[in-house]
Amino acid sequence: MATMTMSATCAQPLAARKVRAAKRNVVTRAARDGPVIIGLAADSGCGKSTFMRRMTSLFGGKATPPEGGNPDSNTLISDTTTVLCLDDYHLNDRNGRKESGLTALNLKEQNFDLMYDQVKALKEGKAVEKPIYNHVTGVFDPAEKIESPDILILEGLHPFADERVRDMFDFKIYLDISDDVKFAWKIQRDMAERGHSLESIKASIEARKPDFDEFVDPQKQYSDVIIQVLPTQLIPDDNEGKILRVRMIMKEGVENFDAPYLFDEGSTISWIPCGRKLTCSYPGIKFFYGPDTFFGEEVSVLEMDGQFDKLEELIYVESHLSNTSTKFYGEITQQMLKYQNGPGSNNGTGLFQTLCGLKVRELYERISEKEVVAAA
Ligand SMILES: Nc1ncnc2c1ncn2[C@@H]1O[C@H](COP(=O)(O)OP(=O)(O)OP(=O)(O)O)[C@@H](O)[C@H]1O
Ligand SMILES: O=C(CO)[C@H](O)[C@H](O)COP(=O)(O)O
Repeated sequence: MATMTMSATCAQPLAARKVRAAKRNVVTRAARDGPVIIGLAADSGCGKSTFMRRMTSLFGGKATPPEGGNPDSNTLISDTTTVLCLDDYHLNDRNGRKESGLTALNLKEQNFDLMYDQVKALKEGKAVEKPIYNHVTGVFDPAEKIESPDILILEGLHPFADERVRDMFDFKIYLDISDDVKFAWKIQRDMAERGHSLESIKASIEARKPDFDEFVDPQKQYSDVIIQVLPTQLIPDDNEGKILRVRMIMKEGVENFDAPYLFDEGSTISWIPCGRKLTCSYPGIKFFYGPDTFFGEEVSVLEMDGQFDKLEELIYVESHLSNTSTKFYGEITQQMLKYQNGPGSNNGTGLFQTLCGLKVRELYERISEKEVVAAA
């Protein structure tokens, strides 16, 4: 049976809600030249590539490595988007890091000066010769030429660690995978696809953790949206990591970003939609929406725990979401169906990554005053 609880007044006093409405930050000045710059921070193996595929597909065309270039390039280019992997700005190669005794997560191992110079040049519409860190060989390959695109996406370990680079972003996203889930995903990938042993995977996660906590995790505080992936709360003491609780934490007052909401903006909503319109097998699906604080700042949170049995029924949930920046009824469902074989398509990771992609598309349209034609 579908259930919903809603509390509007206790969640947000009217005055606060009025301030929120007045804060809708639509940029009205003339279209800006140069690319719109988006950042995605996450640990490696946490679904950045999957996220990027979902996002770039919303701009049409296929994102592929530079034509005729190095097959081991980490760059993905489509008609409007260029995705740069920040591993290309490592200071040392694999041997160099052995000598320094530092991991690639350590800020000392990232060449932030070069990263800043090149992002600044791209922002000014200039092309750059960017290094390529080759993950197959562990050394730097000859540089590749990157032209200034319409939309520049920087993904990697440290997009927001350096203040100079951080200030150049139009929108900052942090993909926050909890340790338990990271472990489950890594086991799935590295054991099945790369033949690593359980012990070696455990050891590599443990070895990375202190540096991850010190150098990568703090970037959450600078992000406009954080997608947090946690174990489900629907199954007591679940340790399989298959059913996920995913939270989209959205900062208030971000320029050109109106946070999506469920049913009623500013209210606190708990919704179990498993009724006639949504098929739910055990353990079901639960949504939550409401205000909160994150690193001392006002945020709103959209949450989904559980997974869809029939993805096409997502349309029912979609019709209760607002401020989604879709261009036609059912666009979220259509996007999710398009990538239904990709990881996370039946749960909140796919849903919120798709939602994030739509918000980025709208942000780009507002800043550039160009229109993106949606794939019908
Ligand atoms: N939403 C998801 N749900 C379940 N598993 C996922 C999800 N996203 C990613 N994974 C798992 O994590 C693995 C890594 O995903 P992906 O290649 O997108 O990550 P990445 O951050 O780009 O990795 P790397 O930095 O190592 O290139 C996938 O093979 C998949 O097993
Ligand atoms: O964290 C990483 C990527 O985000 C890698 O560990 C880092 O880039 C070093 O790569 P490799 O292990 O191939 O030398």
